[in-house]
Amino acid sequence: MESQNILIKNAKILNPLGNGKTEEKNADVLIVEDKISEINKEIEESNAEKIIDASDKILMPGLVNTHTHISMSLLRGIADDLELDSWLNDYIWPMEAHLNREYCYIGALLGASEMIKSGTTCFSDMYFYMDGVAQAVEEIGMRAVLSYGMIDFGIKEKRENEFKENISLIKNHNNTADGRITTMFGPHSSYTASVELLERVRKEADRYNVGIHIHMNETMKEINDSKEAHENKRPFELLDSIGFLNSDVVAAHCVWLDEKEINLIKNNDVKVSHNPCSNMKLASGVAPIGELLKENICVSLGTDGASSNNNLDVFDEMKFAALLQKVHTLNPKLANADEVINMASYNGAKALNIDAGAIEVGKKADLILLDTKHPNMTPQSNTLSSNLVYSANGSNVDTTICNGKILMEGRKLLTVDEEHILSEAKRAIIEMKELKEAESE
Ligand SMILES: O=c1[nH]cnc2c1ncn2[C@@H]1O[C@H](CO)[C@@H](O)[C@H]1O
Ligand SMILES: [Zn+2]
Repeated sequence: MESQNILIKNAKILNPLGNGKTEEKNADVLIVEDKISEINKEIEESNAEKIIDASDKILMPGLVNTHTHISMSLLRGIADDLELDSWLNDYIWPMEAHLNREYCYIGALLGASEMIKSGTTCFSDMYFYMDGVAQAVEEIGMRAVLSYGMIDFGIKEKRENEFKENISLIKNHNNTADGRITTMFGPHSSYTASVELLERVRKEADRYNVGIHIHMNETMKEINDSKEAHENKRPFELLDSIGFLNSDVVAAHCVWLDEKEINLIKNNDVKVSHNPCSNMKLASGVAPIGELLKENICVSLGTDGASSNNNLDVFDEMKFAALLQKVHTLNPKLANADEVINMASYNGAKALNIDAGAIEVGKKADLILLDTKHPNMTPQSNTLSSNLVYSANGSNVDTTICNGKILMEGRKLLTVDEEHILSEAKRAIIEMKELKEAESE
């Protein structure tokens, strides 16, 4: 893709400030190469090769999805209305046994198309055949943090294989695609990974200087099982006892936490990825977001996979995040629109250690424009945050820019052939279902 300077004229800007607040302003924004280079009232048009008139548009940072399994977009709708344990064991894992690199590549293109079309510019993934996922990210132009989902169930040979996979992902893809792709270790959870695996992950993450992406405290069953297996230790206590916790850990879910665990998260600066849709759909529970925010813990948002959501629209996730806390605590002020905008942008970027998530000079140009000329965006609310969290949805996104390149304009994907991706995805899931049928015969 050619790099061209882009000038966004007359935008209404919503900028998250990182303290749970946002600011609104009207200005022009100039993008030079991969960065925001100027924000001013009137920027000369001669500075840019490409001019976008944003008179009827809202400009905000591209959304950051800090926990997903992108290729699970192929498994959308294959198993609904189940709790986590049965969902995984009886439906998802048997189907995932038939994945291969090609399917994960197609699934990643499908998921990435959906994310770009709903205003997400960066995601953190934990899955399999990550080389295929990396190829999809390279081609489509998003930003991503990739990890391999390591599961050993205490089996030594399996453990060796998991390290081989995750380390080869790091060696082949960390800091590639013009810096759009970085990597992490992805130990699946403390119930599927042994203490030996988790201890070694900590050492290797330090050695390779990458972060760690893990599922934590998702269900009550997980807490009870952990206490039974590990001398009454809850999952965060177990990880603390082996020196695992640090500011580079992104912990997905964090639904069932006691006071001691919240302190461990705070004292170790662990980053939380809140996944309200998945937690509601799998009937896992309600994360104590109010308590976490009170402690100034960095809370970001994730969709989880499309098989427990069932879409990858972070606008939906923002609305659910706000509403769930209100109905659960009977406090309408909790998780207000400004806080939720910060979670989905500024905090997400911070959790993933990327230099984006805000509209500031010098930040990466990961930006989206929403069209206000839609019935659901009319009239304008008192604040832009209110419009974006309570009224908008992903299909109001008109333009998506990542690393200074336009990936979607006027709702058309520019880097890939969307129709081809949709037909390939349909073919892939039919083939997988046939493979599964054949196996059970
Ligand atoms: O909410 C979840 N909790 C636990 N595991 C999950 C969830 N969503 C997806 N996976 C599973 O995690 C593995 C990838 O590392 C996959 O097996 C995926 O199905
Ligand atoms: Zn997950």
